[in-house]
Amino acid sequence: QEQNAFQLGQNANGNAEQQKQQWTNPVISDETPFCPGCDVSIAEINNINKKIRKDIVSLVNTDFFKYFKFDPFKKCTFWENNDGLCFSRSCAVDVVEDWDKLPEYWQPEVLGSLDNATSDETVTHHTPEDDTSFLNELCNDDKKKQFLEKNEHDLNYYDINDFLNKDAVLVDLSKNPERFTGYGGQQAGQIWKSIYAENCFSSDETDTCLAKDAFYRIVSGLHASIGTHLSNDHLDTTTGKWGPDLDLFMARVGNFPERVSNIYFNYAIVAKSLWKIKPYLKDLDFCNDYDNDVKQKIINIVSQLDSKLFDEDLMFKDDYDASIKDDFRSRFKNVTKIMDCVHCDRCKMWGKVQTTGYATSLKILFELNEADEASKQQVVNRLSKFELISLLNTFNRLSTSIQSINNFEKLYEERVNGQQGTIASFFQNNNFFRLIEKAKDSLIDKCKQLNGSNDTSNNLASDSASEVAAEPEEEEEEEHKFADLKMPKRTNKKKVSKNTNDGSDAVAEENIWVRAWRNEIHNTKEAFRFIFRSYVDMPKNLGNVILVNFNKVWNKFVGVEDYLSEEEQDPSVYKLDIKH
Ligand SMILES: Cc1cc2nc3c(=O)[nH]c(=O)nc-3n(C[C@H](O)[C@H](O)[C@H](O)COP(=O)(O)OP(=O)(O)OC[C@H]3O[C@@H](n4cnc5c(N)ncnc54)[C@H](O)[C@@H]3O)c2cc1C
Repeated sequence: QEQNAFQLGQNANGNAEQQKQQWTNPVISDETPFCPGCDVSIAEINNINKKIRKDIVSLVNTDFFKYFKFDPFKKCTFWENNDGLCFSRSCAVDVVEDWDKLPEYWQPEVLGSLDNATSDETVTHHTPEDDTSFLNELCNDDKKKQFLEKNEHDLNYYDINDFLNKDAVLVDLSKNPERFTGYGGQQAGQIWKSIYAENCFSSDETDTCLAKDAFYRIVSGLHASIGTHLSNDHLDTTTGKWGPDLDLFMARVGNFPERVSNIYFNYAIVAKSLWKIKPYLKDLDFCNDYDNDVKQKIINIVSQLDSKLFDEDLMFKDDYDASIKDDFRSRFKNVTKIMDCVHCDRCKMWGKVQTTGYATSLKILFELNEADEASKQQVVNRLSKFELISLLNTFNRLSTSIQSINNFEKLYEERVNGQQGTIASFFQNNNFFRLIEKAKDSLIDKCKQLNGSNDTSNNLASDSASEVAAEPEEEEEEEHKFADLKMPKRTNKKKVSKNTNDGSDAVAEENIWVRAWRNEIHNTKEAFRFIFRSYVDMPKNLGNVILVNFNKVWNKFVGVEDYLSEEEQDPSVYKLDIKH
């Protein structure tokens, strides 16, 4: 299902205008953007992220940006009987096997609860009138009026009532990091299922496909980003320490390159929305005392961003598209509301922050009237504090995800290079890091062929593939395993033919044979390693098989239903029943 949804774009209607074709059916070449509508490579985004990292981290720790208000008690309106917290062990069995033996402070309900939520009566129970008072205590500016004024036509992609509720509590985001909580199982699955089910646009027109594809990518990118955080800040229940868990990351995210690329897609759209409001930021008031400091950080961040990150103009162009946009808006609003059904408080809080952040990005991208400067300024001035807080915190979440992915890449390489044991058998062949590696190898090989053996050692030996500056020389037909990956441009170097009497491509020929030989040796080694590993693992695997079968027999004997099914144990099986 996930694959189908991911490939939606590939099946675009052939009659669509060329630009939209590009959006949905990217040409496979080194110029291929990693996501539709983006004109940046993964390496470029990594680079941008390194530059803004310090400022974004420091920004979300300022008093203005670290507080958030949400209502943990808001009723779930999507299904009945949503009462109760995820105390059931079935919510956690997929991650930790025996929770009962763990100390109380490791239980999911404790890990998933909020620390330091300022839930005392005096501070948190606001009436709609003093809704923003807690931030007004920090800052003199009063956005309350603007916030409460509703447009005739509601342009919001989230429900503004979320922030007006009297039961809303004030939370310090910096004290409640998004991390592993043990929340999972059926309840979390049901939430994700309903979120993906919102992606049900009625028509199959190409324009609808664009919206559908973008919607899917945003949700999947959010899902993958959460998966990255919980793997990066994961509890090792044997040592009691928090830290990155490579195996978990690979099982949830890394084995699925499209999930990783969806995180980059989300980064591109949120970054583009920030870039878009750059000219109007100077008129935003944050707080008299530290207004300048906060503004300076924001300006440092947006000055590293670029308009080519994402081209929002490809979506929702004409009147027909306007109705799709309305549909898109109300469906996304539902996603923000589904967060009320999440049982784990901390997950719900970060879910609200991020869905509101995306909602704000979408409003900026799709609701500014390009032709009217004054109205653009007005929309930006009318952004509520919660929208700004969510927007910047969501950007920080994505920035953190990308940094974690870069760190996981190092851990992956260490593992593959045998410094920390053998590679886990469930690491898929076409996992994200493998594809990046292959793309780099293919770039190095191509450069070697282009530059000839003499140049190669000088130019490439000290350079990593991703750093090779390059200009496109000519369209090259090549089978890319990962079509969504855009590699850096190649330098405009002429092909150097070998200086032989016959002027043939003997060097290139030789390289091909040498490479083929090296590949064969490598594959043979891998095969032997695999066989050896199978023998080493055999006693353990046999033990497991015996245990599982014994378990089944025992369950039958004591009259418990046989609940273990091999199918369910496959972590890569996509179980959501998404209706397109
Ligand atoms: C709003 C929300 C916030 C959460 N926050 C946290 C948190 O902060 N900390 C925490 O520990 N847990 C959190 N969770 C739980 C977490 O997301 C998982 O649901 C849980 O860890 C169980 O994971 P799983 O592997 O069983 O599958 P799930 O992640 O529940 O996924 C269900 C199905 O979706 C498919 N899928 C998974 N990822 C993607 C993707 N990126 N794109 C497309 N399809 C995908 C999988 O094939 C899987 O079968 C949150 C859940 C929700 C709904």
